[in-house]
Amino acid sequence: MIEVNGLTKRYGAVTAVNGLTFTVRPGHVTGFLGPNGAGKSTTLRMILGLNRPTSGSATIDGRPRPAGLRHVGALLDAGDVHGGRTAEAHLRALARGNGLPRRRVAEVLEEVGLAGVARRRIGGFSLGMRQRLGIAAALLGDPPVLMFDEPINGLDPEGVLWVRGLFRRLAAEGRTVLVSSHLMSEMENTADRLVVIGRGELIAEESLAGFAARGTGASVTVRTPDPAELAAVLGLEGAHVRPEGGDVLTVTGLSAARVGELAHRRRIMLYELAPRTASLEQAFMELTAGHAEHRAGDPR
Ligand SMILES: Nc1ncnc2c1ncn2[C@@H]1O[C@H](COP(=O)(O)OP(=O)(O)OP(=O)(O)O)[C@@H](O)[C@H]1O
Repeated sequence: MIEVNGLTKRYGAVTAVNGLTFTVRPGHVTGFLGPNGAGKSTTLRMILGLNRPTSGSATIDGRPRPAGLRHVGALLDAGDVHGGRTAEAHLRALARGNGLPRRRVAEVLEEVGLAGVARRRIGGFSLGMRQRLGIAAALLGDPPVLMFDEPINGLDPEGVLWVRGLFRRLAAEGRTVLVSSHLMSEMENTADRLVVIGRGELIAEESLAGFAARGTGASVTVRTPDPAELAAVLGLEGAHVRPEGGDVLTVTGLSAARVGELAHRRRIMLYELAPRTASLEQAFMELTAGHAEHRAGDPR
């Protein structure tokens, strides 16, 4: 379990993290969400004992810092590895330095799908491969607590599916899994609990379902070869229709069933009809709206 209590970090005039309090429980994938610059990486570094808080505290299973790779595994910055080494040599050095059995190296390389490139230099790895290697390093000590900073960046669609399955399995095994992202869409099918921050402050700490319920708009996504005609028909029924470009419309104010019924009646073909009952993205945008003015490069 990760417990963060009144955690604050200032860099001169910049307050990166401001009085954060939240708990990350075992047995769940907890998404750590916030717009760019919200303070996610700074918080993760403080939890890991790599940055010293200005005030407040963070503990993992009651300890002020991780007790080695057998206790906590983390992926922070996938680019932060020696490019001249092979994947295998990198993991072997980590295993040696942490008193872990050498066989774990082959096991984790297999687990993350890098067994075939174990003897290749990391310098030639794609970002997705580096992410997989960083995940392998986090898994090396078979730890009960795992933290991943933006692990989905750079993964291809197959990699995204794989990593989601991996996180869910790790949580199902009773581990504590904290995954940061600045994109709600990445968390939607990955996390079951959320900690949302903006400008260093806590915005929400709750289940995914609870968070979704805060958003205002249920909507229906529909694809049709006749978007203009369908939009006109739905508009007459009082729906709000937003063209998304191409053959896609987002409809609010009507149920998916009603959209399907009206299309059928007018003999308009549908390629896709998808109710978005819980608009997580919208809840996220609404809740972080006041906290997202800061963009990289802006003065604060
Ligand atoms: N070493 C540092 N010195 C000065 N300011 C810093 C330092 N590290 C972070 N900051 C500032 O603290 C704020 C939070 O940064 P942080 O990297 O934690 O955000 P983040 O949520 O991880 O963002 P991103 O999604 O862009 O990685 C930013 O305004 C950043 O510029």
